[in-house]
Amino acid sequence: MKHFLDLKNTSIGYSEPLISDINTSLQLGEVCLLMGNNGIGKTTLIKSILGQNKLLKGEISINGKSNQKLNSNEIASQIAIVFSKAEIPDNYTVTDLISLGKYIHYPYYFKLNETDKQEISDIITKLNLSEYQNKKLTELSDGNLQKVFIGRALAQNSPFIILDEPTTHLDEENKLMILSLLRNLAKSENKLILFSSHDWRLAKEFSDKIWWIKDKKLIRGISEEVILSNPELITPKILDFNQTFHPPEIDAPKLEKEMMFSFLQKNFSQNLRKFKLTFKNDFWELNLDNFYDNCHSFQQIKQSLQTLINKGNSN
Ligand SMILES: Nc1ncnc2c1ncn2[C@@H]1O[C@H](COP(=O)(O)OP(=O)(O)OP(=O)(O)O)[C@@H](O)[C@H]1O
Repeated sequence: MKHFLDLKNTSIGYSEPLISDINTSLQLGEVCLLMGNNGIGKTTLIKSILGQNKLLKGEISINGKSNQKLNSNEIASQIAIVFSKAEIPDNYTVTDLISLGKYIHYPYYFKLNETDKQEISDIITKLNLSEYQNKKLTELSDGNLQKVFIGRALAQNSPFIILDEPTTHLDEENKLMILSLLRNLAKSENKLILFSSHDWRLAKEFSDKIWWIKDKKLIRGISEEVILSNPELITPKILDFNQTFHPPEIDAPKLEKEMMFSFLQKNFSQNLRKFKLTFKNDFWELNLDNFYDNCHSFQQIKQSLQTLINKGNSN
């Protein structure tokens, strides 16, 4: 089968590789979720696919042609890109910006024909932006602004769309709307969609495949298989933001464990390794040496832990 996007023995990065020896491919009609901790190289990988970054090794080809041999117009006819930190052009309305997606098809002059106008109007409707179509971009909420940038990518009509954290500024309802829209586009219009997100729980529902950057490697496969064979992807560690926090032993199903970890790291900065918390369905058992306490709420766990920590300090 012909692959639309092919990476062969590819290493990407700057003076040092961020990801080495990538061998993978994606086809039209697929949705792929790109995951990895902050600063691990997601944006760099996207820029390398776009031909904006020189490869350290190997090759990336798009529709059978090395991206190093494509000029920027040829790249734009194949790939539309939505960066989350895009600059907002002054004085542009929603319709103006979405119309810009058509610009790559008119290299010498820029006038929309009736078909283009209808297509742009359909995109505006599909994205629920009708009431804002004549508003300036500077007047929009972050969520709606994000939708407009996605609209511009849709207007570009390229077979491949890359989105760098497209749901970052969106509320749950809009996240679902955008991700369903992207998935429908992939399936009904045979587009390839690659998007990065930290929201694996929501995003995996919409992606066929996962690319996960870890230890300078790209781990990839069917979303559910990648998650099942790499449980650390969904363990609390990936949500770890409090560097000074050391979790207690938590014996609980995945979801409860994740919630407990999240609650504790927000509320404690100290080392809790000597404690153990066990989920017992109706309550949590808190244990330290020979001391046991049954806690019926997160608040109670917080108080009980705090009391034990204070006691420890005064001993
Ligand atoms: N032009 C550059 N020259 C050298 N190093 C760079 C350059 N741009 C980014 N880096 C470094 O490369 C690493 C990866 O950055 P990148 O933006 O690709 O990560 P990311 O996974 O997209 O992060 P985030 O999730 O925070 O957006 C970082 O350590 C960054 O400082």
